[in-house]
Amino acid sequence: MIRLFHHHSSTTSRLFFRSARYHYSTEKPSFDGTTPAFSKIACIGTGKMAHALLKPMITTGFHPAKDFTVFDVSTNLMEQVSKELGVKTAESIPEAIEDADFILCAVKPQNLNSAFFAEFRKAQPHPNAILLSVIAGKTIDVFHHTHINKIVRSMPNTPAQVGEGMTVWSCTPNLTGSDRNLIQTVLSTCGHSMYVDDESYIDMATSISGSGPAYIFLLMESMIDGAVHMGFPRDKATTLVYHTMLGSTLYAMESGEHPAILRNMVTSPSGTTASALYELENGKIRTVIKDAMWACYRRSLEMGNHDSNVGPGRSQSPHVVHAATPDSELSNSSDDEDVRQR
Ligand SMILES: NC(=O)C1=CN([C@@H]2O[C@H](COP(=O)(O)OP(=O)(O)OC[C@H]3O[C@@H](n4cnc5c(N)ncnc54)[C@H](OP(=O)(O)O)[C@@H]3O)[C@@H](O)[C@H]2O)C=CC1
Ligand SMILES: O=C(O)[C@@H]1CCC=N1
Repeated sequence: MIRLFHHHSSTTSRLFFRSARYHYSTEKPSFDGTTPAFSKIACIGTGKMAHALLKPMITTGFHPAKDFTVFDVSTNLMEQVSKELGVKTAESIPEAIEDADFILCAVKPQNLNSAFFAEFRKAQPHPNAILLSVIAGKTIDVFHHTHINKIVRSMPNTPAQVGEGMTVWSCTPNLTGSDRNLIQTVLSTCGHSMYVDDESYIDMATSISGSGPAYIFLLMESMIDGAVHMGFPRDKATTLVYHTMLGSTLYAMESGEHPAILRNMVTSPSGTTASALYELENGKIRTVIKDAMWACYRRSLEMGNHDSNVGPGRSQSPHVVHAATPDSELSNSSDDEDVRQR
């Protein structure tokens, strides 16, 4: 018989997770709703990533749902999101972006074609509008096809859904210090953010934090399946795997130790862990992971080429992409990490 003891209810461990998070990053700002940052927020595309960003922006009180207008060619999805979040819907891109001072662009890379930009240019957004793209691979210069001058390119990830996202972002030099603070505030509603002054880091970040959740979910799945194979009930196996991942991450962050040191502390001479690690190394796990990340990075660079949206290509080496070089007004604006040099 299997006996499992849970000292923490899921709520307790969640609270623990939250408080630990604050230790490592900026606290989530509180919003009193009296000084709305924008007059109208438009979101083009209401898929997985748009939902992951919009939901925390609303639920944290950053902006009331009534200030958002969304548009998606997939009307059923748009209606569903509108119903869930209480946001307005538009019948076209121009209707959504008319007078908007913050525009989220969350369509797929292949949707950014000339027809899309033609639609975009039909309406007049607010003269000071900022456009925030989450689109993988698409460089800032692509958005010069719009008539918006202030462009933010970002790479968020889906844990934003639960306020634990990690977003890496860069922008055109014309964003003022207060514009940048505002962007950081927006991103803080859905987790952590990292500003990079060289846009090419965003393609790299795609292979780490952007696509990374998929690697972690695959590892979770593999461990759960391994446990089930041995005879563990699936729900119990899932609990063990989730808490092993969560606990290991918090421990690594809190201890500040290099992961290799922590791994050695688990690995007893001639013990069980050493046997498992031998098999992982034998399967070239490090190389496989690095190869996967390079493939992701290369694909992001390829997607920046305007006619490479059809499928993964086979280019072997990364090339230099357009680099934004915004001014340094952000330097004293937040506690978030700021990658400026390498
Ligand atoms: N999912 C993720 O983990 C992450 C995604 N991203 C980026 O976010 C973007 C969106 O990804 P994701 O949310 O996963 O994709 P989804 O397919 O879930 O959402 C995109 C939505 O945009 C709709 N759409 C297509 N063309 C238009 C148009 N012209 N106007 C309005 N809406 C349109 C799509 O409709 P239809 O399906 O009918 O075409 C779809 O509903 C991508 O560019 C991706 O690179 C970035 C980081 C992480
Ligand atoms: O797979 C993709 O292309 C997107 C970008 C990062 C995560 N998902």
